[in-house]
Amino acid sequence: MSRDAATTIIQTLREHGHVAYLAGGCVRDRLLGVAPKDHDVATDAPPDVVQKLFRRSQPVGEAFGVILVYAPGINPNADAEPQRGEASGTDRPQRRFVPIEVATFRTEGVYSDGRRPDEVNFTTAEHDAQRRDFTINGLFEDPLHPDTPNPDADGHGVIDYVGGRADLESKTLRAIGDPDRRFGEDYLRMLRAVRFTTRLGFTLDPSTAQAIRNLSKFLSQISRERIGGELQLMLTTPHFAASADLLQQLRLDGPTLNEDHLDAEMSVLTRLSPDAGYAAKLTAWMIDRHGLAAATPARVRRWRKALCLSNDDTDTLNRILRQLHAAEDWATMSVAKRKRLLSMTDWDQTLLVWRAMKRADAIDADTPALIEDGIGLAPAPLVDGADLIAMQLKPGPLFKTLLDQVYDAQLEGRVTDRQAALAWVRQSASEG
Ligand SMILES: Nc1ccn([C@@H]2O[C@H](COP(=O)(O)OP(=O)(O)OP(=O)(O)O)[C@@H](O)[C@H]2O)c(=O)n1
Repeated sequence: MSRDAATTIIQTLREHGHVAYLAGGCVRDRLLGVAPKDHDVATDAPPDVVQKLFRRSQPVGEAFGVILVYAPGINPNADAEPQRGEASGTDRPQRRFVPIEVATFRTEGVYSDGRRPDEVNFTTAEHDAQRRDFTINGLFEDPLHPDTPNPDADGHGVIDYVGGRADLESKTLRAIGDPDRRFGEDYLRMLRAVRFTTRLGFTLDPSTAQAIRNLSKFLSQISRERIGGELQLMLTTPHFAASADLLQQLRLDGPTLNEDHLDAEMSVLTRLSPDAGYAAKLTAWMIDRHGLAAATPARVRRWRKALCLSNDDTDTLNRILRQLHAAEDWATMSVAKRKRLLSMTDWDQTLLVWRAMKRADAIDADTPALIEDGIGLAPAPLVDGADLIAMQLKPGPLFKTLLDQVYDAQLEGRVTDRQAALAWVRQSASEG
C-alpha cells in the first residue's frame, strides 16, 4: 500500500534528522474515511538531500522541490518499477516499488503565467501549511506517532496549523487565511473549491464563496489545459450536475467556457445517468445552457478551445449532437434510417442525453421491435463493392448510392437473400 511506502520514506528522513509528514489530500481522505488516491510526503529536507537519501528517485517538479521516490510497498497499479532481478510482467503478487511524491516544505509566489509559481522558497511545515489552498488540504500527519499505530484510528498524529480538523467536522470548505490572497496566488483554486465542495458534499464558507465571485473573471488568466483538466475531474465524478450548478452560482461558468455567464437551469444534466461519459455530460450541459438548436458545431469548436478537449471527446460531442438532431425526426423516419441511427457509434451516449431530455419514450418503445424483427439493426450486407465491380459498374457516386439503397432494402426486409439483393442492384443500375 502506498501508505506503507510513504511511511518507510518518512522513517528514513527522520533517521537522518529531518522533519517529515504525510501531507495534503491523503490526510484529509483518511480522516473522512475515504481511501486516499495516493500518499504525498512533505519534509524539511531539501530536494538534493532527498535525492541522495533515496537512490530510486527522480525529480518531477524541481522548481517546486518535488522528488518522486520509489519505495517498497504493495503497488495496486502493477506497472511500478520491477524489483532488481525480477522480470517485468511477472504475475506473482508481490511487493513492488511504489512512486511517492516527496516535496520540500515551501512557500510559493504568485502563478503569474497561470501555470507555475514565479518563485519557490523552502520553509517550515507551518508555513508550508499556510500556503496551501483549503484548510482541509492543509493537514499533516505523523504516521509514526505512538498514538496512531493503526492507520484507521482517529489520528492523534494529525498536525493542524490551519483549523482543518474543525472544518472537516463541520463539512466546510474554507480557504486558508485570506481567501483573496489564496485565490490570487493561483486562480485555478477557484475551480478546485467547486470540485472539493461538491465531491465531499461540503458547504462553501461564505467569505470563500464571496472571494470567488469577486475574482471569477481572473480564471481566464489560467492556462486552458489546467481549466479543462479540472473541469474533467469535476464532471467525471457522480456530482457533475451539482458542480455545474455551483460553477454557475459562483459565476465561474463564463470564464471556464470562455463565454458569457448564464443563469441556466441544470435540468438535463441533473437527470443524466452517471454512466454518461465526459462528452455526453458536456453535451447535456451545453443543452441546458443554450438549448439543442444552439448546440452547434461552432459552439463545440469554442468549448474545445476553452477546455482543451481531446480529439476523441470533440468527435464524440459532435457525434452525439448530430444524432440528437437526427433523433428529432424519429416519428417520420423510415425503418432503415431508424436502424442506422440505433447502430451508430456512441448512440448509447446519445440515448442517455435524449432520455435526460425526456424525449426518448418513442425510441425506447420502438427499439425492441427493430432489434427483434429477424433482421436486426446491423446485419452483414448481402452485397458489397466487389459485387458491383463484378457487374462492371464503375466506382463513383452512384456506386455508394446503390450500396446504401440495397442495404436499406435489406434492413427493411424488402430483399432477404443475396440473389434477390444482386437482382435488385442490377435492376436499379439499369434504371440509372
Ligand atoms: N492549486 C493547488 C494545488 C494543490 N495544493 C495543495 O497540494 C495538495 C495536493 O494537491 P492535489 O494532489 O492536486 O490534490 P489532493 O488534495 O491530493 O486531492 P485529490 O484527491 O483530488 O488528488 C493539496 O492537498 C493542497 O494542499 C494547493 O494548495 N493549491
